[in-house]
Formats: sequence, C-alpha cells, structure tokens
Amino acid sequence: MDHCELLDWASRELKNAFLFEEDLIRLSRLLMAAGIGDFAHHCPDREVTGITIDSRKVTPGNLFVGLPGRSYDGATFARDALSRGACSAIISDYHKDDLEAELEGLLVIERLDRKVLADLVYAFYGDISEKIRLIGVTGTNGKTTITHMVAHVLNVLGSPSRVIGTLNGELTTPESPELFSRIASAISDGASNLAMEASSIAIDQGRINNLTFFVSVFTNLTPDHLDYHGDIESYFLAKTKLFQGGRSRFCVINRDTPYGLRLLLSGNISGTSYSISDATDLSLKMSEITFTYCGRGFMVPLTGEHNLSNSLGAIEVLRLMGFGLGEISSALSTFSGVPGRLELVSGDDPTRVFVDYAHSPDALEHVLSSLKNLLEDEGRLILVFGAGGNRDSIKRSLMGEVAGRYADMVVVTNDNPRNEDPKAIAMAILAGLSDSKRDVPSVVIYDRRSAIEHAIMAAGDKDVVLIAGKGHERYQLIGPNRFEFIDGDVARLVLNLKRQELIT
Ligand SMILES: CC(=O)N[C@H]1[C@@H](OP(=O)(O)OP(=O)(O)OC[C@H]2O[C@@H](n3ccc(=O)[nH]c3=O)[C@H](O)[C@@H]2O)O[C@H](CO)[C@@H](O)[C@@H]1O[C@H](C)C(=O)N[C@@H](C)C(=O)N[C@H](CCC(=O)O)C(=O)O
Ligand SMILES: Nc1ncnc2c1ncn2[C@@H]1O[C@H](COP(=O)(O)OP(=O)(O)OP(=O)(O)O)[C@@H](O)[C@H]1O
Ligand SMILES: N[C@H](CCC[C@H](N)C(=O)O)C(=O)O
Repeated sequence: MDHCELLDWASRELKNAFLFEEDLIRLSRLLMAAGIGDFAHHCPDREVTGITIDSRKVTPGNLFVGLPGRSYDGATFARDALSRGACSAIISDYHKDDLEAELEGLLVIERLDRKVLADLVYAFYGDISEKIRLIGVTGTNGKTTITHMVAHVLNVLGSPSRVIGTLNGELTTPESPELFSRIASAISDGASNLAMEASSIAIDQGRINNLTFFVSVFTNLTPDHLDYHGDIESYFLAKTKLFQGGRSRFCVINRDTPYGLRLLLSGNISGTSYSISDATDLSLKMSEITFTYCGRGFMVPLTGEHNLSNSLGAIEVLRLMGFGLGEISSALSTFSGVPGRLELVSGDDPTRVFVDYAHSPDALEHVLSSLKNLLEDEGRLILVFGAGGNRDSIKRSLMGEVAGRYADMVVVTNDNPRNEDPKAIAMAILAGLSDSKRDVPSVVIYDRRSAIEHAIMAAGDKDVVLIAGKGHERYQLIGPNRFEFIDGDVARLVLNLKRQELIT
C-alpha cells in the first residue's frame, strides 16, 4: 500500500472510532494507520486517549509527539511526557542515544514532522470533515471577520455553527491535535458547520492536512509574515495549497486583488468570486454599510470599505451553501461585529476613538482611509500604533509610510515588543513615516498607556483617534513578561478623565 492508500485504509478501519463507535484506539493500530509501521513490540500496546505535542498538557494515556522546534527539540520532553502518564512518546532519532535504552514507551522514528503528526491525528479522529461542513478562510486580512460573519448568519438561520480562529485560541490556526479535537467537540455538540481561519503558516506546516473544506475563501495577499515565508511568492504559494488537490470542494475568491485574480485564473476548483465593484447604491457611514448586491438591499452594521469586501465574501460562501439572498441580508443586518475590529470604544463621547487590529501595512491603509473618508471638515485623524517584535520586520517601515500618508498626527508606541529592542522597532516605523513625504507631527511614547492618553488628550471633538495593532488582545508582551493590557479599557479610562477635567 502506498501512503495515500494506507491513510484511506486507516480512515475505513478506524472510521470515527473515537467519535462514535469504539471507546478507544490501541497504539499499534494508530501507528499502522498513520503509516509509521508496527512498532508495538517496542512498547506496551496501550490504549490512546488523545494526542499532544506539549508535554505540559499530557493527560494519562495521551500519545506525546516530540516535534523539533525553533527553541527546543520536543524530544527532550519525552521523559517528562511519559512521567505524566503518556502511553507513548514518539521522537525522531536525533536523541536516540540519550533516551532509548531507559524509557519504556519511547518510539524513535526516522522522520518526524507536522505532516507525520497530522497523519497520526487523522488516524485517531477519522475523517471528521465528513461529519461537519468546514468553511476555510485564508488571506492576509479579513479571515476573522468573514468566519464570524458566516457563523453568525448560519446560527441566525438555524444551522448551528462554530468558529476557530484568532479570537478563540493561542494560534490563529491551532496545531493539528488541538484543531481536530476542537472540530470533534463541535460535532459532538451538534454543530453542522465550522468556519475556521487557515493561516499560511498553518497550511505550510500541514496543520490542516487531512481535512476537506466544503468551501474555502481567499480574501487578499499583502506583505506580512515574510520573516516566515521569505518572500511574497512563497507566502502566496502556501495559501494556494488550500485550493488544491481535493482540499476544498468549492472556492470563493476576492478578485479585487492581483493574487486573487491569479488564483481564479489557475482554475483549480470550481466556485465563485466577488469584487466590491459588484455592489451598487453604496453608502459607507460611521457604523453602517448599505448596498445593493444581485438586486437585494443589504445593511451591515460595520465601518469601512474593507468590511464591504468581507461582507461580499461571506455572502458568496452562504450562497454556495444554499441560502437565499433575502435570508442572508436579514441575518447580516444583526451582525454585531468582531471585538477589536474598528470597534468604537468611546460610546457617546464627542471624541471618537476606535480600536483596530491592523498590524500589517494593507490593513492599516484600509482602516485609515476608511476613517479619513468619514472625518468631518477640519477633523484630524490621530493614530497610535507600533509593530510586534519577533515578527516580520519588513512591515514596520511600510506601516510607517502608510501612517504618514493618511494620519494627521502619529503617536508611535509599543505593540508587543517581545524580545526585541522597542527603540529599533520605533526607528523602523519613523523611517517609513519620513518616506511618506508629508510633514506629519509625530512623537514616540513607548509606554502604550501614556501614548493613548497623549492622543486622546490632544483630540478635539471633530477628531478621530485610531489605536491600531492589538485589537482584541488583552495583554502586552514586553521581554519575557506578559502584562494585562486592553486598548479599549485604557481609552475609556482616559476619556473619563478627560471629561472630568473638562467639567472641573
Ligand atoms: C513558527 C511557529 O509556528 N512556531 C510554533 C512552534 O514553536 P517552536 O517551533 O518555537 O516550538 P518550541 O518552543 O521550540 O518547542 C518545540 C516543541 O516542544 C514542545 N514543548 C516545549 C516545552 C515543554 O515544556 N514541553 C514541550 O513539549 C512544544 O509544544 C513544541 O511542540 O510550535 C509551537 C507549539 O505548537 C507554537 O506555539 C509556535 O507558534 C508560535 C507561538 C507562533 O507565534 N506562531 C505564529 C508565527 C503562527 O503560527 N502564526 C500563525 C499565523 C497568524 C496570522 O495569520 O496572523 C497562526 O496560525 O497563528
Ligand atoms: N478585507 C480586508 N482588507 C484589508 N484589510 C482588512 C480586511 N478586513 C480586515 N482588515 C484589517 O485587518 C485587521 C484584521 O482583520 P481580521 O481579524 O478580520 O483579519 P485576519 O485575517 O483574521 O487577521 P489575523 O490573521 O491577524 O488574525 C482589521 O482590524 C482591519 O484593520
Ligand atoms: N497573528 C499575528 C498577530 C500580530 C498582532 C500584533 N499585535 C503583534 O503582536 O505583532 C502574528 O502573530 O503575527
């Protein structure tokens, strides 16, 4: 049997054993099904209760897979995993000499990577994408918004749906053991659909291997994550894998972007496309987008042209799933938005303050241009932002340039500097700012709280303040420390202070 046949056999043999039929799966069957071979003679053929790649999360009976990583070789945690009750620990032969002789349950194989992991996970859970309609969304920006829109409409229309993405996990797309486990839980809970974000890094690493999506969306592709992918072409090629080889049955592609057009022309799978030029009677207000699409009126309670694009993407997914424009329109009109995406945090205060998750040049450009178009005469656009440390450094100056083109005042501050020098990050942003050739007043205030305070205190009633980069995040990462930090809460506090100062 070749590898694919073996996986098919695994699927038939173990079909839904975990979910619905059998109680537990034995290690030997799991290894055979994943194409690893019959290693059962090496260690006791115990029952497997789950799979994990993190020794700290091992519960009794789990299979620990010790992947090599950037900071550690997971193999070094095999002992830890077994001592916590793992039924077995699989590692690559790198650490064989240190560990093999002494540890019962240790399995050493030649090649161990996330693709092998995904096959183990598939062997354990079976073909779960047959039991739920998976909707995948990829693209630099818009994934969270579209997945939430689609799930909202489906839930309103009585088709229970879940979401997996940036808002509900450590990673945008979880590692395969967690991903499959969460999909399995959604199925057990009675969900019929699951809309999930498929990040390029996850696709590249094989975290979504062995899943079949009913429909997948491509939103856009602009510079981000180039530290990981190396160049934009490799970034694009990673995303295209979602649209190949039976991974998705249908596609929905944004044809407003050159990469979307390229994907569309490659014609790998059937489906549909969208463009903001398809919408007529368009009106973009501070908290409402209205338009006509395919002869039907829509009102979506969001801000900005990019959210028109996201709405069209969501509508096309829902149409492919068999829903009518009338019911989609009515359900979309009750969408309350996504936390931290152009979220108005100033309530009735005349100084309007928005928090947004723009952390790439294109996102920042869309958000700034949307707000700029909504400014009253003489109103200024005041921007507070930084850029994450230990992340793509190319985007920093590009974001600075965008800021300089649109904002009327810029406060450069810390995002999550992580282990980088905040000064170096700020300098890169300032370099971009000066490239913009507009003489925009700017200041660097590293402490994010003080930066927000400075911007809000400087804002007049006609001004709009945008606090960008951290959106829904509830923390700030500085060096090895994680502090509680919520942009919206800080803004509200400062607005209260400002109001009190004005009264007294
Ligand atoms: C580049 C990348 O994908 N990194 C991921 C990778 O980290 P790593 O290779 O550095 O792992 P490591 O820390 O060296 O550890 C190696 C192994 O030892 C294990 N370990 C470690 C310590 C221990 O005590 N016991 C133990 O078993 C770890 O679980 C890991 O499997 O494996 C870790 C375990 O799963 C991930 O948490 C980590 O994601 C980090 C946090 C990350 O920031 N990833 C980003 C770049 C990412 O994947 N982002 C995408 C895109 C987002 C977007 O589109 O905006 C996403 O999908 O989230
Ligand atoms: N269609 C779009 N085109 C360009 N920018 C967008 C679009 N949709 C959202 N944005 C911008 O990108 C930010 C993130 O939006 P969203 O969370 O929906 O995208 P995402 O792809 O999930 O991002 P991430 O991968 O970082 O989680 C928003 O706060 C907004 O600034
Ligand atoms: N998913 C993105 C989020 C970036 C958010 C920004 N606040 C930062 O910390 O850089 C990433 O991991 O690159």
